[in-house]
Amino acid sequence: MFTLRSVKYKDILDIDELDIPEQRIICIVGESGSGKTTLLRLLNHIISPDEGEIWFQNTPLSQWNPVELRRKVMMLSQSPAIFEGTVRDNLLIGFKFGEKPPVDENQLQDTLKIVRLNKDLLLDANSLSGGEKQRLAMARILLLKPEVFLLDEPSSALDEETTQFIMEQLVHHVNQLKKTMIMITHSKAVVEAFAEHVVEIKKGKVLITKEVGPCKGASTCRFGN
Ligand SMILES: Nc1ncnc2c1ncn2[C@@H]1O[C@H](COP(=O)(O)OP(=O)(O)OP(=O)(O)O)[C@@H](O)[C@H]1O
Repeated sequence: MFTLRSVKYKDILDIDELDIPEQRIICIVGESGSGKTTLLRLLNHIISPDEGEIWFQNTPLSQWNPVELRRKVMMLSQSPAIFEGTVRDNLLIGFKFGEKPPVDENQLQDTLKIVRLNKDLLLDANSLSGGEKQRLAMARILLLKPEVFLLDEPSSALDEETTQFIMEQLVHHVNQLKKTMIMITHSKAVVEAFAEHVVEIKKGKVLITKEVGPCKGASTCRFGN
C-alpha cells in the first residue's frame, strides 16, 4: 500500500526501505522523539521527504492530487481540531466540501457509540473534555470511511478500559470495511491485542518491521478468518 525508498526528512527520519501492507492493523512504536509522527505526516503528504520517494497504491505521493489523497488517507492527530458548533456539526463537517452524501441521524448515533461518546448531537462541541474531543474527531473520520486511517496515539487521552473498548470497536470497524489502520501507540497492551504488523522506529530509522499476530505469514487475513 505504502512503499518508502531512501526517504530522508531533515535529520529526523532516514528510512532505506519500508513497505506498509494494506488491509492490516499496523502499529508504529518507538521511543518518544524517534520520528513516528513525522512518518505519519509524510504518509499523508502534509510534509514531503527531502530525498527519496514514497508511493501510495503504486503512485508516487508527489503525483497524487492532494485533495484526492487526503480523501483516501486521513490523519487523526494527537490534538485534533474541533470546530465551532455542535457535536453534530463536527461530525458532518467532512461532508461539507466532499462529494460523499451526508449520513442520516442513525449513522451519527451509531458512530458515537463506536467511540463511546454518549452525548447529545446538539451539545456544544467545545464543552467536551479533551478525551471526548479526541473521540469526536475519531467519529468524524470513521464516518468518512477513508482507505487508510492514520491515528497518532488514539488512546493517549483515554483510560485503559475505554481504550480497550474503543480499540476493539475501531479494529472491528476497519476490518469489516476492509480498510487499513496505521496507528502510533505507546501501549504494549494495544500492540499485543490488535497489531497485525509492527514497525519500530529508533532514532529516525526502521529498526523492525514484521507481521505479528493471527495474520503472520498469511497472504490475506482478517481477524476471525
Ligand atoms: N517541523 C519540525 N522541525 C524540526 N524538528 C522537528 C519538526 N517536527 C518534529 N521535529 C523533531 O523531530 C523529532 C521527531 O518528532 P516526532 O514528533 O516525529 O516524534 P515521535 O516519535 O512522534 O514522538 P512522540 O512519541 O513523543 O510523539 C523530535 O525531536 C522533534 O522535536
